[in-house]
Amino acid sequence: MIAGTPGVLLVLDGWGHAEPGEANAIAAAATPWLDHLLETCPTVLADASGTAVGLLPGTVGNSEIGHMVIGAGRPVPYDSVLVQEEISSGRLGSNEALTPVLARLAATGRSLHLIGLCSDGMIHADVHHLQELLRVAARFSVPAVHIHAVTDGRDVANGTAAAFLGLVESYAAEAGLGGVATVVGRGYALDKSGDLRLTEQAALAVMYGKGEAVTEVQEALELNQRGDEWMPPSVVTDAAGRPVGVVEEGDAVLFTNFRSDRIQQLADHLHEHLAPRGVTFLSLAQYDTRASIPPLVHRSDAGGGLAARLAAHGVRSVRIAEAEKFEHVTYYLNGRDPSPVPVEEHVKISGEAAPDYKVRPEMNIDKVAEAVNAAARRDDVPLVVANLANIDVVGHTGHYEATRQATEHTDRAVESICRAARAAGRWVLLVGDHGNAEKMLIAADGGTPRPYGGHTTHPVPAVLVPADGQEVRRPAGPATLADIAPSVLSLLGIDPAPRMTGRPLW
Ligand SMILES: O=C(O)[C@H](O)COP(=O)(O)O
Ligand SMILES: [Mn+2]
Ligand SMILES: [Mn+2]
Repeated sequence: MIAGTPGVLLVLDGWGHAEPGEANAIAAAATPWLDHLLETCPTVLADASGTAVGLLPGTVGNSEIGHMVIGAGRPVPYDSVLVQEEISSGRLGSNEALTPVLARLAATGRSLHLIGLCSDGMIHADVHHLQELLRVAARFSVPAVHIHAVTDGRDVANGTAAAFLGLVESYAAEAGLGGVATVVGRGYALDKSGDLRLTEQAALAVMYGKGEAVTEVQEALELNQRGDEWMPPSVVTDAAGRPVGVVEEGDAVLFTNFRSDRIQQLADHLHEHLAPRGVTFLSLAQYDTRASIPPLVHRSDAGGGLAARLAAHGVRSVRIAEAEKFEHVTYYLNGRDPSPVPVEEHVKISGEAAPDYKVRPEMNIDKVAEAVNAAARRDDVPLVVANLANIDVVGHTGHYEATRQATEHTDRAVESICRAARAAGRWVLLVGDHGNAEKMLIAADGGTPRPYGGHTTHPVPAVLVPADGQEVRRPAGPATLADIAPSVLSLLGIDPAPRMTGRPLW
């Protein structure tokens, strides 16, 4: 058993803090329980973005790094930072995974295909990385570079795809090499729900030039009826109507997302079909694909955190989340370590599929709360860890009203969990992993505000609801997500892990 008090760690995904205002769906929601907690419980605002969590300065937070840092108890250099360092240091031009492939393409007259999200959302990719890759390819005299552009509209405001595709074309012009071969929305190319019908549509455009034939990128944008995220697969064709850049034997494919979770489904699909045909594969950063794809940049070690400490002390934890965030409370919280841990139980909540989250803002939160409360009633589980996904997942729709409702469903679930935890003699620690729904509008270049479903650099609330009779001190700021694991361990009566740089807040 433990020397301290058992508890519940509850991540409210996308729960950022900002002053009330027209963009703040969280403040607009009726959340009597959360309001009561914020007023009466020891609360601090924690930094969940930029260098505080291992991201580039000024970069919005995201679920992966948020849960990795919550688990590690220290900032972890994120893949975007490692890629930027490879570029800023000049090492990209002599990268040992990239340069032999470029030299072979130049020697054999074959093409390079760059596939990735084209925006500066900095969650999955940075379009500026394309610029650097084109420059290096030009230096190696690669004969042709075909860009398979994935449009965003989710990490950045909808309606920005035209500008980003224009930027991509300017990079190619500047490098004197490259051109857009296909354009497809991330809803198809970056599906991670396992819906291979979506993946296949993006893959067919890249592999066989199947899609809306257009003579130039602008035409593809005009075809777009459903927003940047759902741009139908479009294929740029030459004067004879032939696709300008399908993947052929001997070519090389380089995926330019630095985050794995949404591009790996497409990467595995393309690898399965094209590797047997002698196509070489690379990825900008390390991916969790089934296929072994050499990365240009290896990921940093995020281990030695909460999971390792709990295992070392034989402390059982139950991890609970809906499918959308299940990897976050298991794999990412454990420092991207997939190995099974005997003292962990993982509960993935699945239920009615929400084809469109804005029409079902409650998702399956009731089932998540039921599972948390059942685990909280067990006396062999000192720690329950759960993620309530609604505020972020519905926030990504950019739909203000649905997000306000998602926040209200979250409030009711938190009340149910707090009541069950109190009855079980447990504390509850609530924390956001990054901001999202507190900013549902963005004024692009000072213009009129438009819907925004992306993340923010705002701080997140960290609230401790003590168990009955539990004495806790008021937290001393400033705080970051790195303080969460040391706080959880301290509440359980366990010393922080040696590599943790955060410190107990309560
Ligand atoms: O992949 C997504 O849904 C968003 O681009 C990032 O959201 P997440 O970091 O919360 O997963
Ligand atoms: Mn998140
Ligand atoms: Mn998100």
